[in-house]
Order: sequence, then structure tokens, then C-alpha cells
Amino acid sequence: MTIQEMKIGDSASTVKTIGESDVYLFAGITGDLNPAHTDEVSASQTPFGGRIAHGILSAGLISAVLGMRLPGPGTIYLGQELKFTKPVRFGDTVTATCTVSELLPEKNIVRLETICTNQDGDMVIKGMATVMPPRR
Ligand SMILES: C/C=C/C(=O)SCCNC(=O)CCNC(=O)[C@H](O)C(C)(C)COP(=O)(O)OP(=O)(O)OC[C@H]1O[C@@H](n2cnc3c(N)ncnc32)[C@H](O)[C@@H]1OP(=O)(O)O
Repeated sequence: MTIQEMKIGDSASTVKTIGESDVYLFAGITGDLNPAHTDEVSASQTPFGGRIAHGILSAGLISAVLGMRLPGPGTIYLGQELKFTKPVRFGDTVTATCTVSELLPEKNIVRLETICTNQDGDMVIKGMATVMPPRR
């Protein structure tokens, strides 16, 4: 979508269950082998009581919404604020939702509220994205 086709309140989502294989693939791709994600014995001694997903793996679903749905293909990601408010555990189903909150047509820039929730409706990530939508 171009900025002219978007309006405040427009929203899009994607859903994914985050499995152990997703976490291990992400660890391998990024080199982030933090025991919080990869060592059940060590992670069982943390306040979370077991392994949790990388926060930025779940946040990647926000990028998927922006690049594939709203605004969609051709979007340039300019910035992202994130707060990780609850852990994502192996097997959790995360829904990432992006909602248009500000349109700056003179700069071709859009700001969107970005929220991820789990299958219980708990917010696991909240933040704001800044993007440049395709011009046509
Ligand atoms: C290197 C990479 C590692 C990873 O990827 S780890 C995976 C990603 N991270 C997570 O999954 C963390 C998810 N977040 C949580 O589970 C919870 O969140 C916490 C356990 C960290 C804290 O929760 P609680 O113990 O209930 O504390 P509270 O009462 O919510 O907050 C206490 C103070 O801490 C501030 N705070 C809490 N979370 C955040 C955050 N995400 N960003 C910034 N500040 C935070 C609050 O404001 C507050 O402060 P005030 O008492 O002054 O109001």
C-alpha cells in the first residue's frame, strides 16, 4: 500500500507458533546461543523456570507484517522501539499486530503501533515502528 491508500487505525496481523526448532535455527543464524534459550538445565534456574524464545525472534513477526501486509512489499523499515513485557515460551503462539498511528505524507513516513500477544491474550511485546511505504 502507498501512504495515500493508508489511514489511521488500519491494522494487520500474522500468527506463528514458536517452536524449539525456530529458537535453535534463530540461535544458529545469529550466533546468539544464550543459555536462556538453549540450555534447559541452566534456564530452569532463572525466574522464568525454563528456556524462552529470543525476544527479537518474536519481534521478527512485526517485520513480517510490515513487509508482507501493511504497508506490504516494498516497505523500507526505518526504526523500531520495543519493550519485551512477558516471556515467549516454547510452543507459544504469537500474534503480531501493526496498527497505523501516524501518517507523514510530506516525508512518506508512517508510524505504527506494534503489539505481540500470546495465545492467552497477554501482551509479550509492545512498541512502535517507523516505515517508508512503497511510492507506488
Ligand atoms: C540478550 C537477549 C535476551 C532475550 O532475548 S530474553 C527474551 C526477551 N525478554 C523477555 O522475554 C522478558 C519479558 N519480560 C518480562 O518477563 C517482564 O517484563 C520482567 C520479568 C522483565 C519484569 O516483570 P515484573 O517482574 O512483573 O516487573 P514489573 O512490575 O512489570 O516492572 C518492574 C519495573 O521494571 C520496568 N520494566 C519491566 N519490563 C520492562 C521492559 N520490558 N522495558 C522497560 N522497563 C521494564 C517497569 O517499568 C517497572 O519499573 P517501575 O517500577 O519504575 O515502574
